[in-house]
Amino acid sequence: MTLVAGIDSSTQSCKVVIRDLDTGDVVRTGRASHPDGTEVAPAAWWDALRSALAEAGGLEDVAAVSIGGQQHGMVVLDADGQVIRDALLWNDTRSAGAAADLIEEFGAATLAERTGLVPVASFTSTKLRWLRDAEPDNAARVAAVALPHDWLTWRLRGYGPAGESPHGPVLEELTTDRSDASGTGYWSPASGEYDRDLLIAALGHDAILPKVLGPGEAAGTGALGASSTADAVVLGPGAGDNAGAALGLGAGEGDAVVSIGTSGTVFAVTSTPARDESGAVAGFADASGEFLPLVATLNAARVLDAFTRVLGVDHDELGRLALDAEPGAGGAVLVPYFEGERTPNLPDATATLAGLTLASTTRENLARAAIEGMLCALADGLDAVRAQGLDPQRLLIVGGAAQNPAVQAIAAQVFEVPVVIPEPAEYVALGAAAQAAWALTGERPDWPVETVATPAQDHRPVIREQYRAAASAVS
Ligand SMILES: Nc1ncnc2c1ncn2[C@@H]1O[C@H](COP(=O)(O)OP(=O)(O)O)[C@@H](O)[C@H]1O
Ligand SMILES: O=C(CO)[C@@H](O)[C@H](O)COP(=O)(O)O
Repeated sequence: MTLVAGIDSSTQSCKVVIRDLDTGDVVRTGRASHPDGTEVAPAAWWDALRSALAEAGGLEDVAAVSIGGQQHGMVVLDADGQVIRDALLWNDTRSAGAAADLIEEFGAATLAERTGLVPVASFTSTKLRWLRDAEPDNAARVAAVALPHDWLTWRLRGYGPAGESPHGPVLEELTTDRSDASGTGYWSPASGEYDRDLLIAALGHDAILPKVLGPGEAAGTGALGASSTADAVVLGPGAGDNAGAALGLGAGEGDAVVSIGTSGTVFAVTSTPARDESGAVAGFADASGEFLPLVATLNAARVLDAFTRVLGVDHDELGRLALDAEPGAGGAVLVPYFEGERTPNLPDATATLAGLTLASTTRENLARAAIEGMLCALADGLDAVRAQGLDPQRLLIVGGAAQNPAVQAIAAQVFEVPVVIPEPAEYVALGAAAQAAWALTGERPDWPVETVATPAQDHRPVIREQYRAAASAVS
């Protein structure tokens, strides 16, 4: 049996799946947690990756591996391959002012035209501009800029600081892929080229950037640990996590995907690059050679985590409580901007619970308001994706919180597009495994994806109507 591995180095954890190349069946898995916070030492991802791989039985008998990862994180390296400072993650909002500065200098329309993106604090270019202004000594030392999956792929291929890696700090060996390059703010999905002037405008000087690999293109071979057999592992190009999920799901025309993890995202695979001057839709590239217009929110699964703590229940009970309340939660509305928000661009916002009366303030209504508020923000995202000319006929919902039956049922009340729940699985890691297979064989595999639920459409306009009113009052 030939085995291929996929890795998802996501915000909260690192997940590994090992699949049978012929059938796509998952034969082994592993997982390890990441530290909390929006600023993380990349070494923690490397440690988690090695733990998760060990839990999955290692790479000794694996022919190829590829790494999907959280997008946009700023990994800055000096000329010796040392990480200069902790990585700022996609959900770190300190670079909101830098985003505004870049828009003022270049104009939103020009940036959307050149990169597919209008800067918000999530994107790498804004983090580099923040570094230039807030930590000029660190900025001056930057010899190369990478993203989380780029850096991990480099480490897995045996590169890194001298003394900590077999091949040493060869910065020119850094690689990335189209999907992750498209989240930097200095790469053009339309031309497939870096925009060096924008990099220099952000960081203050030029730097080595990872070579952008195409779908199915190998990054090289792996050299994890001392094992000689591991040297034979082929490394796929890797991907941003949302593009990895699209690949793992086999999402195609007529599909939109909603992912409810730390971030909430709505995206679709399409043959035309998106350009949204309002900045709501990011015009990313995907991992199959197409494009991936995407809307992201900062507040998704952790909104529900917060309400489990407030109500003193687990996720199952939170869901039961929510389903015991009526649609609209008796008028209680959560606008869930706990971490600030990215879409809409309100980096300093906080969450608001509106519409409470003595009668509506029940545990059931609070649980439902949490789920409704989180989903309404994503429904606004779906509207923005549709405004780019896409017409999805079904909505595939994945990510940690998609496993909650109340999230599934309430999604069918919030979204006007029919909802489909694929079987619970780590789709980013599964997509990365598909990349590994593609790099190994030269062909994209066609592995099946099972559906476990298709909740009957039960659209309840009241939910979004009252959310719209509450959200417009706080923005
Ligand atoms: N049954 C559930 N109901 C609601 N949320 C859940 C459930 N199971 C897991 N989660 C939440 O999903 C999140 C993890 O999802 P995941 O997609 O792995 O996130 P990420 O990729 O951002 O690390 C956690 O916040 C976790 O508490
Ligand atoms: O910023 C984005 C997409 O633009 C996020 O989707 C990150 O890529 C993190 O994803 P998760 O770890 O929440 O899956």
